[in-house]
Amino acid sequence: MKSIKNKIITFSVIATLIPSLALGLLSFRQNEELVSHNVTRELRALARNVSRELDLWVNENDQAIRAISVSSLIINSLSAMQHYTAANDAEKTEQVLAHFLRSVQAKLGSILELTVADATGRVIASSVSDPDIGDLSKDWLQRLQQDNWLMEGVWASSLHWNAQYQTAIFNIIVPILSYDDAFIGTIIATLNLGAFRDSMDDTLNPTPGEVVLLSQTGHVLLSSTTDIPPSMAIDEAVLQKLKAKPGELMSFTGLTQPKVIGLFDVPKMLPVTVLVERDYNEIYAAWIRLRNFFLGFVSVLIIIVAAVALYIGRSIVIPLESLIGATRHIVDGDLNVRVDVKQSDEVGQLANMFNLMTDKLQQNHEEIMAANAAMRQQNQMLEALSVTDSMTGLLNRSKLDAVLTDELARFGRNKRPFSVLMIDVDHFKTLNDNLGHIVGDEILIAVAKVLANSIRSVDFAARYGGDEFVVILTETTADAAIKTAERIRMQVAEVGNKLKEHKIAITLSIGISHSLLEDKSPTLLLARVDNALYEAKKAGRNRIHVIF
Ligand SMILES: Nc1nc2c(ncn2[C@@H]2O[C@H](COP(=O)(O)OP(=O)(O)OP(=O)(O)O)[C@@H](O)[C@H]2O)c(=O)[nH]1
Repeated sequence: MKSIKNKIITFSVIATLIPSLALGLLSFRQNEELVSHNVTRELRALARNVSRELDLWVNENDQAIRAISVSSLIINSLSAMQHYTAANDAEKTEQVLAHFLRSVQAKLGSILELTVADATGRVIASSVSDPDIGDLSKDWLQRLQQDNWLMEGVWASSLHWNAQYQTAIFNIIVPILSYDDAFIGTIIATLNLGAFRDSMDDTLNPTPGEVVLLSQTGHVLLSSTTDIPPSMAIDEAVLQKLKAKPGELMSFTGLTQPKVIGLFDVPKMLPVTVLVERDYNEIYAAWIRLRNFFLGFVSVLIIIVAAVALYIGRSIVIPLESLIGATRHIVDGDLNVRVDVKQSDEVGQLANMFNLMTDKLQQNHEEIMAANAAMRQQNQMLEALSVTDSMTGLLNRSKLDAVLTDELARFGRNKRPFSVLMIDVDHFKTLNDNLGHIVGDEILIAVAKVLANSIRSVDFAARYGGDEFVVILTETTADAAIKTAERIRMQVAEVGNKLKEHKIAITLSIGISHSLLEDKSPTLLLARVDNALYEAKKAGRNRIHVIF
């Protein structure tokens, strides 16, 4: 999360996601409310229409039965039955009445049974042999009168599923009055609720949805689709919820579908409940399609935004990483580094400036390095000059003193003696005088060369002054030093022969001594060697003298 790139991507995605989702959710919410509102209105209207149609249908049938109840055949038969004494007469009248009822019932499609009972509730005649007059009890007449039923209204009762007819049935009971308005009996019509399906289908068409008539216990009595078996009942909890708020839309587990939305309505004429429902997924299919499209669109949008943010982030981060890497090189002392610039924005300008800065740094560095090298060279030269004799290239006198001091100190530590040779060119003044100073210089240079070539790398050769030289042979006794001195003397003798056309004799006198523990400074040692040289001169020159 520390990377700028990640920050840019996160910001871009959040900046896209929040407004998109907020707008999307708002829009979906509105759409959902709109859909719910429309569906509620539609289903409510449907449920009310079905209730109204059901009431009308019951009322029509009631009217039809009332019309039958005033037929003279029925009134006359019932009136006559009250006076018959002979069983034959009664039986005959009953047969005529039954025939009449069968004839009328056959003409009325909604009526399954037509039964006439006398004022005591005894069945006189029926269109069927075994009439189902429902739950009429002995006190039915009293109850009917209490309900003012004789004067007005439809008395429908005993709504239940009938296994014999394979349909839901109920009874409409209409009073039969004599010509002088005396109550003489009732006509009981058993109605087929299934006959209402046509009216229900007409109401439903073309409205999409499912209409179900439920009993008080929630069992299916009639449905607009044949898929629902009559034994099926709606869930008790759902039933209670729907009953509690008739006309209110709610979603629940449907009778045939896993999720439906629907509502209840209660008609006036029958103790049934009208349930209308629609498949939830069908209603919200368009909404779900739109939602899925939106989510897909937002996903694609986020991918595009993330890709663009990644590109922008990389265009910033990659040059920055190059700059960091290049800076690290500089920190490590490598100035030969460049940042590859391909863009002209601020980051590109920064990279350009970095390259310019690096160029400048490198240029300065090179100048400093060159100045350093020159200075070092000069210092080396100065150092060499300060310890070297300019003509012969051997160590000078002051350096000789320093070397002797060091060697004496080392000898004091390791007790391994070193030897010192003091060499002087014999009769050099004469050579100078005869051959001139330039040749004299050449002779001195040639002698120095012999000395330099005759010693080991650990030894030292110095010009002591004029035509005098000193050689220090480290960790060498005086005996061993004699050999080196002899070799030097011999080689210098040959130098004279080789010196151009002069062919002069150049001889050396050499004094030798080695270090002693009492030599606390170079002075004593040099004095001893000088004495040895003196002795060599005195003895006739061109020789070696050793003082132990
Ligand atoms: N050409 C030349 N001569 C020098 C230089 N330095 C000193 N001399 C001369 O070297 C001579 C040294 O002579 P001495 O050592 O005193 O005596 P000598 O002639 O060598 O005699 P002995 O040492 O006794 O054998 C002097 O004449 C100096 O002028 C130099 O750098 N170049």
